[in-house]
Amino acid sequence: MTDSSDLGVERTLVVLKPDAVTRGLAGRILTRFEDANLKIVGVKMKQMDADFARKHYFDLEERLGAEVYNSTAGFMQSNPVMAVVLEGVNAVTTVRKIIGATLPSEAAPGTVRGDFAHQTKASADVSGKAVMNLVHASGNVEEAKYEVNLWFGEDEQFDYETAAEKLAY
Ligand SMILES: Nc1ncnc2c1ncn2[C@@H]1O[C@H](COP(=O)(O)OP(=O)(O)OP(=O)(O)O)[C@@H](O)[C@H]1O
Repeated sequence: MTDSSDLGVERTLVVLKPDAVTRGLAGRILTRFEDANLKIVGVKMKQMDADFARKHYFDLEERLGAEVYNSTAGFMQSNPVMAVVLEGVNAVTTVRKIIGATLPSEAAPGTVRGDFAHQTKASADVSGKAVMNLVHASGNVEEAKYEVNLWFGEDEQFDYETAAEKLAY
């Protein structure tokens, strides 16, 4: 019998950031993942606090400095976020391709950030220098394991067969 890990099935974390939630883009962004055959196996809304932001972005200050850390962590706490666990073949890489480059100015058309992450003066006033790029997604498989476990308990992740999987296997 084939184990799902043999097929390259992975789980990855996506967080729809405060700009995505407040702009009412959650549905349109999630549709992009569903259209790519990624299965939603966990979902929740959360108001992040400073402790949780530190756990989530545990290496950001070291990588990009205190200014980027503080603006990003502050922005992430400015409104609720929606966290989603997605499952699929090569899910980690696929999701990163779908969301596009970190900086909206560099994100290609057709990606979530390239299509929707336009900066506005009003949004900049709220969050200082935070890059309002709509989505966070795990950067690699190891990070995905850490982040999925940080955000979701075992009992908050679900195993089920999609209609497409029923037809395929
Ligand atoms: N040059 C920058 N200036 C300001 N903020 C930045 C910059 N680079 C990254 N950030 C902020 O830090 C976050 C994490 O940066 P990282 O390098 O991990 O990019 P990412 O993996 O594409 O983003 P995320 O972790 O949110 O998915 C970015 O989403 C952004 O909010």
